[in-house]
Order: sequence, then C-alpha cells, then structure tokens
Amino acid sequence: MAEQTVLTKPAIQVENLDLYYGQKQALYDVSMDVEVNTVTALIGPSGCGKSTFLRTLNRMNDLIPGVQIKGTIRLHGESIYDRNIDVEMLRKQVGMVFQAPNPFPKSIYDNIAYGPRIHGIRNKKTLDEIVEKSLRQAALWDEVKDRLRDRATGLSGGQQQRLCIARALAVEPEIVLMDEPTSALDPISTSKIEELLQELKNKYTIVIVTHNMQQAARVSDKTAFFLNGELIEYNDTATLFSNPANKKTEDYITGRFG
Ligand SMILES: Nc1ncnc2c1ncn2[C@@H]1O[C@H](COP(=O)(O)OP(=O)(O)OP(=O)(O)O)[C@@H](O)[C@H]1O
Repeated sequence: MAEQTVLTKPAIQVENLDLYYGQKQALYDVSMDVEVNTVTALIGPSGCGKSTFLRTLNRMNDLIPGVQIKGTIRLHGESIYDRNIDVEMLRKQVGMVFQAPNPFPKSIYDNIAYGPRIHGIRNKKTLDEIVEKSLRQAALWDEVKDRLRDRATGLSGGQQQRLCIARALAVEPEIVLMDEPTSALDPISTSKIEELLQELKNKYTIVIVTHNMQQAARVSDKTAFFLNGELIEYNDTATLFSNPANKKTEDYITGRFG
C-alpha cells in the first residue's frame, strides 16, 4: 500500500507584500507561509516592521489613515484584501491580543461574552458554556470561577492578559495574533502565558511578535527575522537560532546589534 502523506496547507500565505504609511514604506516584498497549528515568532529590532506585518494579517492597519498595501495575503486560499471580504468576519477568524492587557471596564463574564453576543449568541446557557470553555483554555478558570461578576480591571496584569486571550478565543478564531503579549508582565505571568501557547497551538495557529529572542526560542516552531521592513530569514526556530543562513540574522541573534 502506498504510504499516505498528509498535506497540511498553510493557514496564511503572504506574497510580495509591500506596505506604505503615506510616502514611507514600512514593509518590502515580504513573502511567507504561516503553517497551521504552529507558533510563529516575528523578531527583529525596534521599528523593523514586526507589528506592522502582524496587523496586515487581520487588516488592523485598515484603521490607520494613509496605509497602502500591495501584494497578496491569503487565508485558506482566499485573498483577505479582496473587495468582497467581510472584515468583521475576518477579525473573528483571525483574533488579536495586544501588548498591554486591555480588558473592557465590565465584569469578567461580560468581557468573554462580549464577542459571542456581538455575533448573535443570546442564550444564557450557551454563553455560560463559552465563558467557561474560553477561560479554561486560557488557564484562568480556576482563578476566577467564583467571581465572574467582578470587574475584570480588578485582576492582576497577568490575569488580565489571560482574560484578553480568553476573550479572543471566545469567538472561536482559527488564528490568534499576539503583539508582545508578555512585555508588560512579570516573569511568572510570562511563563504562564508561554506554557499556555504550547497548549493553544494544538487547536489554533499563533503568530507572536516578541522583542525577546529567548522567548522566541522557547515558544515558537518557526521564526521570522525582520530588518528595516524586509523579511531577512524565515525558518524552523531551532535552525534559525543554531544555524542561521544569513549573516544579518547571525549578527542579530548573537547580539551584535538591535
Ligand atoms: N501609524 C503609523 N504611521 C506612520 N508610520 C508608522 C506607523 N506605525 C509604524 N510606523 C513606522 O513603520 C515602521 C515599522 O514600525 P513597527 O511598529 O511595525 O515596527 P516594530 O518592529 O513592531 O517595532 P517595535 O518593536 O518598536 O514595536 C517604523 O519606522 C515606524 O515608525
């Protein structure tokens, strides 16, 4: 019998992406595939375009006046910049967690139920189930299950960030974008989120911007190194850190600049 090969298509395919803020070009001819059920880290010195690139993946840059994009980004083969794309649906499929935890000034429960309610879920039992499941997935349930009606802003910073992850998961995205999600957190909260990523990648595809190379090496399967708006190198994390193909990558990871 012929050996069966499982072909996993990339979750996201980026081809020849250029991005301009007005006259200023911030991304140059970036092409890369993001694979399903992996953690992909975006690294590089400040201002190299990591966050800009991340935001192109769910069209968050649309909110910034004067942004122009050339090239193609496909989600499961479909171009996300096509005219007929429903951007709200895109952002449901491709969720986002930001650098500083930003819970809404509402209860823990209402933070998680917010997205599902917007998408039309009204049934109390269904919402209860979504809230519990999302908080469990974000490894926060045990800490908050007895105070779901308390205000989310009363949680610690690390708990707030896990709440924001739970809020992103509540609308059942496929891909979760994280922009330096631990940079405002203490080491214990950081390691909780790093552990969480290893769980989450079984179900989701994760793209994370990080300033911290050790973090990229610990949490990611693939790493993309950006410099001055160009994607210099993209490879398996272990290979990129142990045997970089490009001299610029080597100089960066060995601390010669950045
Ligand atoms: N809203 C904006 N308007 C104009 N230029 C911008 C805007 N946002 C970012 N830029 C510019 O685009 C370039 C890339 O910025 P970006 O924030 O993507 O880099 P980064 O690698 O994420 O940096 P950091 O690690 O400091 O967050 C920088 O030169 C920045 O000044």
